[in-house]
Amino acid sequence: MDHFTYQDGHLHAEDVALAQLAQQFGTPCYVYSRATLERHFKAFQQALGTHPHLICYAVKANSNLAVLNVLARLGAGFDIVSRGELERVLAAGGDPARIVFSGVGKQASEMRRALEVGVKCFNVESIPELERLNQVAEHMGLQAPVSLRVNPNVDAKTHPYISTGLKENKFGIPIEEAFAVYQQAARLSHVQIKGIDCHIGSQLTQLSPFLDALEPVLALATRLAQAGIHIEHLDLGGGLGVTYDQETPPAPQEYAQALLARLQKEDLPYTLIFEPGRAIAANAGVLLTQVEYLKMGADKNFAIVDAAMNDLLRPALYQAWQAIIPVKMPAEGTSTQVYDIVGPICETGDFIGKQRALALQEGDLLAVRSAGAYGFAMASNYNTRNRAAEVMVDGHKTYLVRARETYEQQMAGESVLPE
Ligand SMILES: Cc1ncc(COP(=O)(O)O)c(C=O)c1O
Ligand SMILES: N[C@@H](CCCC[NH3+])C(=O)O
Repeated sequence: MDHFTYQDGHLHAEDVALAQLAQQFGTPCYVYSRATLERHFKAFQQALGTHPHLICYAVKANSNLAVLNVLARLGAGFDIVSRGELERVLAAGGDPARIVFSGVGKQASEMRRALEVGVKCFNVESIPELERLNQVAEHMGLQAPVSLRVNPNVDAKTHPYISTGLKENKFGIPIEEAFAVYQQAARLSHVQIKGIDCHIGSQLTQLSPFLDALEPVLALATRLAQAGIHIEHLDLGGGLGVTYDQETPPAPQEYAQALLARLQKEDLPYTLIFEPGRAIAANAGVLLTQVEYLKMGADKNFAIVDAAMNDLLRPALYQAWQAIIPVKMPAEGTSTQVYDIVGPICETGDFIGKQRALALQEGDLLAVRSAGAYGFAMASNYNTRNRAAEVMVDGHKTYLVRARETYEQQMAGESVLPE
């Protein structure tokens, strides 16, 4: 069930009219549905049933404290890639023992903090990182739990910028070298091998790349066991796509079942870790924006709205398509025009959508759908624009979970040169 629906021609998030939220909090404004976040998270949990598992929500998709808190209350784990994400998870009540720490560039200070709070596992992406982690742990008199992130050289069949499991990508340790690196890890005094990690990309719409990547991972686990190196968990990363336009990726149930079935075929007991970001957050949020001007031309019509690429970068960065729908359904028979929906930023790449047929007037509100993941999280202050407000809807209740930034906040910490 979708929680963003029209009721009497007015778009709602759960029981709250989006027009009311726009009036209350201004635009642009991100609106999230708690019920949708919960439903998506539970879909992963239920799909894995009684098989030992941990769903580590990828914080990078949407790191708003309220979003993290909603998931933490359901017992979520978290996949983090920075000290900042770690502090957010802790501030939101997340359990450090359910955190996995990914990323190719972990600094020693980040490792120290993660060891201090006791994260579940470091997903290590290179030999130098492994050595540094061992040193940091040694200084602290601790053992660092690790998985090696392997790169299986599998084509995720997604946008090249978000494909991560190919040889030419910066991520992970090439699968052919992984066994030797595990042997090296096993000799280190202050790391403890816990698992194997693999993440091949984002917005995957087919199952086959996931299954293709699983095979070499399983083969590696078997080979390691034969060499006396025992693996507790397989972290298969995130990457399950969502429906933005036409393509419909498998549901979490189908995805998890396929991977689980492969393990069950050989009675493999490994705990499964997933790191979904987009599949949980994307369709739990919309970006509300208002039409400032309609600029009609001989070649093109532009609807200039108050949201821009600094608020939602995906269209500019990946030519991503996201649905743009009216907050108030136009009366039947109203004629539509084709518009490019663009923001106020001084870049030709500043668009939210192209060639959209809409019936618009100045002042109308629009909702950009599927904006809950990689929306606010990728927002910037480009053109000195304040970052948008974020609101969480829960049934008929609304919470301002991040106020619109102010210019004072933007300039805080900056200074002019002394006399
Ligand atoms: C290591 C890692 N885990 C999890 C994710 C989350 O990906 P997604 O939002 O596609 O589920 C990403 C991003 O692609 C990632 O790099
Ligand atoms: N930011 C990307 C996804 C990046 C995935 C992170 N590894 C997007 O919006 O689609």
